Amino acid sequence: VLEVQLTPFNILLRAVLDQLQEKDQAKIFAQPVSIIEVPDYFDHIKNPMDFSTMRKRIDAHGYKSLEEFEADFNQIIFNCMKYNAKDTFFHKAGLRLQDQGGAILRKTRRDAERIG
Ligand SMILES: CCOC(=O)c1ccc2c(c1)NC(=O)[C@@H](C)N2
Repeated sequence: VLEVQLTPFNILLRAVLDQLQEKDQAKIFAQPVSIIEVPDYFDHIKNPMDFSTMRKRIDAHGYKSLEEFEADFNQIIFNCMKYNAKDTFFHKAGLRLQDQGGAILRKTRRDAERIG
């Protein structure tokens, strides 16, 4: 059922989210971190975030601006860098996502500025 109203802004956010998720080949940012897999995760991380949660918020028209969308993306990165030690696969993946995702968001802001 096409419950989700397709506004231009939502279409833009979904397209940007798809681009960001392409940079997460290992899909370690795709779903909430599992408390079963990582029992102490929520002792350290008070504002969990992941791409599936962002997608749900897009569909619920929960983002009023690109800045709000970027804040959730930055939360994913912050959590990853905080919880995982520097020499881990996860921490390194977080750095790469920050770098590659940052470029995507900078281009998105430029395009949004130009289109108005
Ligand atoms: C199957 C085991 O999965 C995990 O332990 C695990 C799976 C995904 C994770 C994660 C841990 N830790 C994180 O900080 C974020 C980036 N993602």
